[in-house]
Amino acid sequence: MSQAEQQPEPTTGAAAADAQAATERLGRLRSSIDNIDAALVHLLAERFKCTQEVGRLKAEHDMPASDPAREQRQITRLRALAEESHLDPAFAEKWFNFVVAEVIHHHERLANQH
Ligand SMILES: O=C(O)C(=O)C[C@]1(C(=O)O)C=C[C@@H](O)C=C1
Repeated sequence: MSQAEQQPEPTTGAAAADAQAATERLGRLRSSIDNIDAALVHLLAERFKCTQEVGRLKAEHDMPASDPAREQRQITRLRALAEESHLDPAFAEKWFNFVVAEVIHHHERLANQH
């Protein structure tokens, strides 16, 4: 009988329990991530409902699709909020610009249909 067979690895039980605890923790964290992702989708859907209405208003009144001054004010505000919340402000700005680019697309489409 080899040395390994005579003396089972003493940490085997502890390592298995550790792996099990890690798997359970991962499951709990993923369940929270699922809820947060669902909330983000709902929030984005509500935001786009508002911006669709803004787009119709702008098209009806021949207002420009974009408003760079408003965007700049919002970026300044969101960067400060991100810093307070320990979120990377550059990431917050990137996210905002990504969403606004899509909104401007929608506005332009509505203006062309008008
Ligand atoms: O507030 C507006 O005027 C919008 O059209 C909305 C919005 C935004 O999605 O936040 C989009 C485009 C503008 O450039 C500025 C802001």
